[in-house]
Amino acid sequence: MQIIDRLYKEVEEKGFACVGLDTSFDYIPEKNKESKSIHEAIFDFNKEIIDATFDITAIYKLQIAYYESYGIEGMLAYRDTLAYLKEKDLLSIGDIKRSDIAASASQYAKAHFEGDFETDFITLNPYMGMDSIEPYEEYLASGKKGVFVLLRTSNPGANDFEVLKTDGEELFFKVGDKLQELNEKYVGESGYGPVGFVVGATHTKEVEEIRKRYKNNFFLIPGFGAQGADSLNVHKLLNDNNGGVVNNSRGVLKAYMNYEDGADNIGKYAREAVLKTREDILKNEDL
Ligand SMILES: O=c1ccn([C@@H]2O[C@H](COP(=O)(O)O)[C@@H](O)[C@H]2O)c(=O)[nH]1
Repeated sequence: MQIIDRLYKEVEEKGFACVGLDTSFDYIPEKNKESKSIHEAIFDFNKEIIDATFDITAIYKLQIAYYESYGIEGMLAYRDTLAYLKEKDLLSIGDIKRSDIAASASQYAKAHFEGDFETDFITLNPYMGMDSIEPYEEYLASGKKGVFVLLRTSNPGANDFEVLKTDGEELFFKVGDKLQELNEKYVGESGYGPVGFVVGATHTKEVEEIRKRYKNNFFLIPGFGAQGADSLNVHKLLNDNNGGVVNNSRGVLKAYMNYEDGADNIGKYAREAVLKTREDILKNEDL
């Protein structure tokens, strides 16, 4: 089974939640840091979140900057969290947003699809062109790995470049069309291929057009929760609730902070936040 078909199946069985393990050291309660290294404290926190949510989460996304910023200790926590997910037969996205000339991109592919930092999917930035994406193709062709390429990002600055018109259309559509060609070479049983798109749910205008145009591309949808995206946009991007995964990072990791007994129940409140994310999006079914 191709990795994208496996993700599709996870979504069908567990729902579309993607829990973002963007674990800042500041999010961890003081008492959970006492007499622990940074590596241990971050890993233990992640483990608690994973253990409390794995049956309702399709995939986990680790934003690598949160780990790199703590140097070797942070990267040990990154490595161990990925290993823990693998041990539990859970899927992972390394949110690394890489982009470089082909020679260097090949090394990124090796670094994140093999060895200590191996993940099932990684995120890529396409704006250096197709030769910066091609080195990943051998992994996509194997059926074992997938990528999510930035298409329409959730940040306000997304409007600086992504929507600039070229030949009468927004630049991001040009990018999407090129990547769609690559994706179509490897479409699996689910009807989706291994080249997914990152589509932020914060932009209302184009969601329907994007979903309609890129039928075989699975979406990684950030922006719901702390960035305030509209749940109806998310619902439209999801394509009958199984054409993508919805990321929530801070909304899940920091959920415990809203409760007096939170520090003793990090997992419990993270789980409630995942269920609430799902509920908020599914309520659009009736509209
Ligand atoms: O367009 C994009 C692409 C990636 N992200 C990443 O998703 C999460 C969002 O975190 P929240 O705390 O749920 O806001 C984070 O890792 C970003 O780096 C994005 O937000 N938008």
